[in-house]
Amino acid sequence: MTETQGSIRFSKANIVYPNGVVGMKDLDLEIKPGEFVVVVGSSGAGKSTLLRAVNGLNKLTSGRVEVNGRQVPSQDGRELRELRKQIGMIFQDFRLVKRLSVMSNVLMGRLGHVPGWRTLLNLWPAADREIAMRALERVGIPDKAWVKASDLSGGQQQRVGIARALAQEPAIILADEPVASLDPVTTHQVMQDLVRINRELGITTLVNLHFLDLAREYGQRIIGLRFGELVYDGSADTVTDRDFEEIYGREVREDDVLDEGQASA
Ligand SMILES: Nc1ncnc2c1ncn2[C@@H]1O[C@H](COP(=O)(O)OP(=O)(O)OP(=O)(O)O)[C@@H](O)[C@H]1O
Repeated sequence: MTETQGSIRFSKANIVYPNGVVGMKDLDLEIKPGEFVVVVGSSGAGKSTLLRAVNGLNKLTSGRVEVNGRQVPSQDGRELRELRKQIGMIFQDFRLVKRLSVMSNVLMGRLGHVPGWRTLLNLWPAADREIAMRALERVGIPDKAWVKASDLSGGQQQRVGIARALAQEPAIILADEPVASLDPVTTHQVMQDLVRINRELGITTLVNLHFLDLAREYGQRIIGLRFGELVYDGSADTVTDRDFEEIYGREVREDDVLDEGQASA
Protein backbone atom coordinates (compact mmCIF):
# COMPACT_ATOMS: atom_id res chain seq x y z
CA MET A 1 0.00 0.00 0.00
CA THR A 2 1.18 3.52 -0.75
CA GLU A 3 1.07 6.20 1.93
CA THR A 4 -1.97 7.87 0.40
CA GLN A 5 -3.94 4.65 -0.15
CA GLY A 6 -7.12 5.02 1.93
CA SER A 7 -6.80 8.79 2.38
CA ILE A 8 -9.63 11.25 1.73
CA ARG A 9 -9.25 15.01 1.50
CA PHE A 10 -11.88 17.65 0.80
CA SER A 11 -10.73 21.22 0.10
CA LYS A 12 -13.23 24.08 -0.06
CA ALA A 13 -15.74 21.61 -1.41
CA ASN A 14 -19.30 22.63 -2.23
CA ILE A 15 -22.28 20.77 -3.62
CA VAL A 16 -25.39 22.65 -4.65
CA TYR A 17 -28.14 20.43 -6.05
CA PRO A 18 -29.93 21.56 -9.22
CA ASN A 19 -32.93 22.63 -7.11
CA GLY A 20 -30.69 25.03 -5.18
CA VAL A 21 -30.38 22.94 -2.00
CA VAL A 22 -26.91 23.15 -0.46
CA GLY A 23 -25.71 19.60 0.24
CA MET A 24 -22.12 20.50 1.14
CA LYS A 25 -20.75 23.85 2.21
CA ASP A 26 -17.07 24.91 2.14
CA LEU A 27 -15.92 21.54 3.40
CA ASP A 28 -12.30 21.17 4.46
CA LEU A 29 -11.71 17.70 5.80
CA GLU A 30 -8.80 15.30 5.90
CA ILE A 31 -9.21 11.62 6.72
CA LYS A 32 -6.07 9.55 7.12
CA PRO A 33 -5.60 5.96 5.96
CA GLY A 34 -7.08 3.49 8.43
CA GLU A 35 -9.29 5.93 10.36
CA PHE A 36 -12.77 4.91 11.58
CA VAL A 37 -14.98 7.97 11.25
CA VAL A 38 -18.62 8.28 12.24
CA VAL A 39 -20.65 11.00 10.54
CA VAL A 40 -23.64 12.38 12.46
CA GLY A 41 -26.20 15.08 11.83
CA SER A 42 -29.94 15.43 11.62
CA SER A 43 -31.94 14.32 8.60
CA GLY A 44 -30.91 16.35 5.57
CA ALA A 45 -27.65 17.55 7.17
CA GLY A 46 -25.60 16.20 4.25
CA LYS A 47 -24.27 12.86 5.53
CA SER A 48 -25.15 10.87 2.39
CA THR A 49 -24.01 13.77 0.23
CA LEU A 50 -20.58 13.54 1.86
CA LEU A 51 -20.27 9.77 1.44
CA ARG A 52 -21.43 9.87 -2.16
CA ALA A 53 -18.93 12.61 -2.98
CA VAL A 54 -16.10 10.29 -1.96
CA ASN A 55 -16.90 7.79 -4.71
CA GLY A 56 -17.95 10.39 -7.26
CA LEU A 57 -21.67 9.59 -7.17
CA ASN A 58 -22.21 13.20 -6.18
CA LYS A 59 -20.12 15.68 -8.16
CA LEU A 60 -18.72 18.79 -6.50
CA THR A 61 -20.05 22.12 -7.68
CA SER A 62 -16.73 23.71 -6.68
CA GLY A 63 -13.63 22.81 -4.69
CA ARG A 64 -11.74 19.58 -4.67
CA VAL A 65 -11.92 16.05 -3.32
CA GLU A 66 -9.00 13.65 -3.41
CA VAL A 67 -9.09 9.95 -2.66
CA ASN A 68 -5.91 7.87 -2.41
CA GLY A 69 -4.02 11.09 -3.14
CA ARG A 70 -5.72 11.61 -6.51
CA GLN A 71 -8.52 13.95 -7.48
CA VAL A 72 -11.88 12.21 -7.84
CA PRO A 73 -12.73 12.54 -11.55
CA SER A 74 -15.57 14.95 -12.24
CA GLN A 75 -16.67 12.91 -15.28
CA ASP A 76 -17.97 9.36 -15.35
CA GLY A 77 -15.64 7.02 -17.20
CA ARG A 78 -12.82 4.54 -16.87
CA GLU A 79 -10.85 6.55 -14.29
CA LEU A 80 -13.86 6.83 -11.98
CA ARG A 81 -14.64 3.12 -12.41
CA GLU A 82 -11.05 2.32 -11.39
CA LEU A 83 -11.41 4.46 -8.27
CA ARG A 84 -14.75 2.86 -7.35
CA LYS A 85 -13.15 -0.57 -7.42
CA GLN A 86 -11.20 0.54 -4.36
CA ILE A 87 -14.23 1.83 -2.46
CA GLY A 88 -16.70 -0.61 -0.91
CA MET A 89 -20.24 0.57 -0.16
CA ILE A 90 -22.55 -0.78 2.54
CA PHE A 91 -26.21 0.22 2.42
CA GLN A 92 -29.07 0.51 4.89
CA ASP A 93 -31.20 -1.86 2.78
CA PHE A 94 -28.29 -4.28 2.09
CA ARG A 95 -28.84 -4.19 -1.73
CA LEU A 96 -28.49 -7.95 -2.17
CA VAL A 97 -29.86 -10.00 -5.05
CA LYS A 98 -32.18 -11.98 -2.83
CA ARG A 99 -32.84 -14.90 -5.20
CA LEU A 100 -29.11 -15.63 -5.53
CA SER A 101 -26.84 -17.48 -3.12
CA VAL A 102 -24.76 -15.65 -0.54
CA MET A 103 -21.61 -16.64 -2.48
CA SER A 104 -22.97 -15.14 -5.73
CA ASN A 105 -23.75 -11.92 -3.89
CA VAL A 106 -20.28 -11.70 -2.40
CA LEU A 107 -18.69 -12.44 -5.78
CA MET A 108 -20.40 -9.28 -7.07
CA GLY A 109 -17.66 -7.48 -5.15
CA ARG A 110 -15.19 -9.01 -7.63
CA LEU A 111 -17.08 -7.75 -10.70
CA GLY A 112 -14.63 -4.96 -11.41
CA HIS A 113 -11.67 -7.34 -11.18
CA VAL A 114 -12.78 -10.17 -13.46
CA PRO A 115 -13.46 -10.05 -17.24
CA GLY A 116 -17.18 -9.60 -17.98
CA TRP A 117 -17.54 -12.76 -20.06
CA ARG A 118 -16.35 -14.93 -17.19
CA THR A 119 -18.80 -13.38 -14.74
CA LEU A 120 -21.67 -13.71 -17.26
CA LEU A 121 -20.95 -17.41 -17.65
CA ASN A 122 -20.49 -17.73 -13.88
CA LEU A 123 -16.92 -18.91 -14.50
CA TRP A 124 -15.35 -17.15 -11.57
CA PRO A 125 -11.62 -17.82 -11.19
CA ALA A 126 -10.72 -19.97 -8.18
CA ALA A 127 -8.70 -17.08 -6.71
CA ASP A 128 -11.80 -14.84 -6.68
CA ARG A 129 -13.95 -17.56 -5.11
CA GLU A 130 -11.25 -17.89 -2.47
CA ILE A 131 -11.32 -14.13 -1.79
CA ALA A 132 -15.13 -14.27 -1.48
CA MET A 133 -14.96 -17.19 0.93
CA ARG A 134 -12.35 -15.41 3.06
CA ALA A 135 -14.61 -12.36 3.19
CA LEU A 136 -17.47 -14.56 4.46
CA GLU A 137 -15.13 -16.02 7.08
CA ARG A 138 -14.19 -12.51 8.14
CA VAL A 139 -17.85 -11.75 8.96
CA GLY A 140 -18.41 -15.16 10.55
CA ILE A 141 -20.83 -16.75 8.08
CA PRO A 142 -18.81 -19.07 5.79
CA ASP A 143 -21.41 -21.79 6.50
CA LYS A 144 -24.05 -19.65 4.75
CA ALA A 145 -22.19 -19.47 1.42
CA TRP A 146 -24.68 -21.63 -0.47
CA VAL A 147 -27.84 -20.39 1.24
CA LYS A 148 -30.18 -18.13 -0.73
CA ALA A 149 -29.76 -14.53 0.43
CA SER A 150 -33.52 -14.21 1.03
CA ASP A 151 -33.33 -17.00 3.63
CA LEU A 152 -31.04 -15.02 5.94
CA SER A 153 -31.93 -12.76 8.86
CA GLY A 154 -31.44 -9.01 8.49
CA GLY A 155 -28.18 -9.08 10.44
CA GLN A 156 -26.86 -11.93 8.34
CA GLN A 157 -27.87 -10.11 5.15
CA GLN A 158 -25.92 -7.06 6.27
CA ARG A 159 -22.93 -9.30 6.94
CA VAL A 160 -23.20 -10.45 3.32
CA GLY A 161 -23.24 -6.77 2.36
CA ILE A 162 -20.04 -6.26 4.36
CA ALA A 163 -18.45 -9.39 2.84
CA ARG A 164 -19.31 -8.15 -0.65
CA ALA A 165 -17.54 -4.85 0.12
CA LEU A 166 -14.54 -6.75 1.55
CA ALA A 167 -14.34 -8.94 -1.56
CA GLN A 168 -13.46 -5.78 -3.48
CA GLU A 169 -10.30 -5.61 -1.34
CA PRO A 170 -11.04 -1.91 -0.92
CA ALA A 171 -8.90 0.86 0.53
CA ILE A 172 -12.04 2.58 1.83
CA ILE A 173 -15.44 1.43 3.08
CA LEU A 174 -18.42 3.79 3.04
CA ALA A 175 -21.38 2.65 5.13
CA ASP A 176 -24.56 4.70 4.76
CA GLU A 177 -26.75 4.07 7.83
CA PRO A 178 -25.72 0.39 7.87
CA VAL A 179 -27.76 -0.49 10.95
CA ALA A 180 -30.92 1.52 10.34
CA SER A 181 -32.91 -1.59 9.33
CA LEU A 182 -31.68 -3.80 12.17
CA ASP A 183 -32.87 -4.60 15.69
CA PRO A 184 -30.77 -3.36 18.65
CA VAL A 185 -28.89 -6.63 19.30
CA THR A 186 -28.00 -7.11 15.63
CA THR A 187 -27.10 -3.43 15.37
CA HIS A 188 -24.36 -3.86 17.97
CA GLN A 189 -23.07 -7.02 16.28
CA VAL A 190 -22.81 -5.31 12.90
CA MET A 191 -21.12 -2.23 14.41
CA GLN A 192 -18.64 -4.51 16.20
CA ASP A 193 -17.95 -6.27 12.88
CA LEU A 194 -17.22 -2.96 11.17
CA VAL A 195 -14.87 -1.82 13.95
CA ARG A 196 -13.07 -5.18 14.08
CA ILE A 197 -12.58 -5.24 10.30
CA ASN A 198 -11.24 -1.70 10.40
CA ARG A 199 -8.72 -2.70 13.08
CA GLU A 200 -7.76 -6.00 11.43
CA LEU A 201 -7.41 -4.78 7.86
CA GLY A 202 -6.77 -1.05 8.30
CA ILE A 203 -9.46 -0.13 5.77
CA THR A 204 -10.45 3.53 6.14
CA THR A 205 -14.12 3.44 7.20
CA LEU A 206 -16.77 6.17 7.09
CA VAL A 207 -20.08 5.33 8.74
CA ASN A 208 -23.19 7.51 8.70
CA LEU A 209 -25.11 6.95 11.89
CA HIS A 210 -28.36 8.23 13.26
CA PHE A 211 -28.01 7.11 16.89
CA LEU A 212 -25.74 9.21 19.07
CA ASP A 213 -24.92 6.47 21.59
CA LEU A 214 -23.67 4.27 18.73
CA ALA A 215 -21.55 7.13 17.43
CA ARG A 216 -20.03 7.49 20.90
CA GLU A 217 -19.52 3.79 21.47
CA TYR A 218 -18.07 2.80 18.12
CA GLY A 219 -16.65 5.97 16.59
CA GLN A 220 -13.00 6.82 16.86
CA ARG A 221 -13.45 10.24 15.35
CA ILE A 222 -16.85 11.92 15.07
CA ILE A 223 -17.73 14.39 12.37
CA GLY A 224 -20.88 16.48 12.78
CA LEU A 225 -22.71 18.08 9.86
CA ARG A 226 -25.43 20.72 9.86
CA PHE A 227 -26.91 22.20 6.69
CA GLY A 228 -24.03 20.70 4.72
CA GLU A 229 -21.43 22.35 6.93
CA LEU A 230 -18.83 20.71 9.16
CA VAL A 231 -19.75 21.86 12.66
CA TYR A 232 -17.92 19.26 14.76
CA ASP A 233 -14.76 17.23 14.35
CA GLY A 234 -13.38 15.48 17.39
CA SER A 235 -12.70 12.32 19.32
CA ALA A 236 -15.60 10.04 20.28
CA ASP A 237 -14.08 9.77 23.76
CA THR A 238 -14.62 13.43 24.56
CA VAL A 239 -17.80 14.35 22.64
CA THR A 240 -20.47 15.73 24.98
CA ASP A 241 -24.26 15.97 24.81
CA ARG A 242 -23.74 19.71 24.37
CA ASP A 243 -21.68 18.99 21.23
CA PHE A 244 -24.47 16.80 19.88
CA GLU A 245 -27.00 19.54 20.64
CA GLU A 246 -24.96 21.97 18.60
CA ILE A 247 -24.70 19.50 15.73
CA TYR A 248 -28.44 18.87 15.79
CA GLY A 249 -29.43 22.43 16.62
CA ARG A 250 -31.75 21.17 19.35
CA GLU A 251 -31.88 19.12 22.55
CA VAL A 252 -30.92 15.44 22.46
CA ARG A 253 -34.10 13.34 22.42
CA GLU A 254 -34.97 9.78 23.33
CA ASP A 255 -35.21 8.76 19.69
CA ASP A 256 -31.64 9.91 19.09
CA VAL A 257 -30.35 6.99 21.15
CA LEU A 258 -30.70 3.29 20.50
CA ASP A 259 -30.35 1.99 24.04
CA GLU A 260 -32.71 3.36 26.65
CA GLY A 261 -31.29 5.28 29.56
CA GLN A 262 -28.37 6.66 27.54
CA ALA A 263 -29.92 9.98 26.60
CA SER A 264 -27.99 11.93 29.18
CA ALA A 265 -24.84 9.79 29.20
N1 LIG B 1 -30.47 14.55 -5.62
C1 LIG B 1 -30.86 15.57 -4.86
N2 LIG B 1 -31.49 16.62 -5.39
C2 LIG B 1 -31.87 17.66 -4.63
N3 LIG B 1 -31.64 17.75 -3.30
C3 LIG B 1 -31.02 16.71 -2.71
C4 LIG B 1 -30.60 15.57 -3.45
N4 LIG B 1 -30.00 14.69 -2.59
C5 LIG B 1 -30.05 15.29 -1.37
N5 LIG B 1 -30.67 16.50 -1.45
C6 LIG B 1 -30.87 17.45 -0.35
O1 LIG B 1 -29.59 17.76 0.19
C7 LIG B 1 -29.64 17.85 1.62
C8 LIG B 1 -28.68 16.83 2.21
O2 LIG B 1 -29.19 15.50 1.95
P1 LIG B 1 -28.49 14.17 2.44
O3 LIG B 1 -29.27 13.04 1.89
O4 LIG B 1 -27.05 14.25 2.16
O5 LIG B 1 -28.71 14.30 4.02
P2 LIG B 1 -28.55 13.19 5.14
O6 LIG B 1 -27.86 13.87 6.28
O7 LIG B 1 -27.92 11.98 4.59
O8 LIG B 1 -30.06 12.91 5.53
P3 LIG B 1 -30.77 11.56 6.03
O9 LIG B 1 -30.25 11.29 7.42
O10 LIG B 1 -32.21 11.93 6.03
O11 LIG B 1 -30.43 10.49 5.04
C9 LIG B 1 -31.09 17.60 2.00
O12 LIG B 1 -31.73 18.86 2.14
C10 LIG B 1 -31.65 16.86 0.81
O13 LIG B 1 -33.04 17.09 0.66
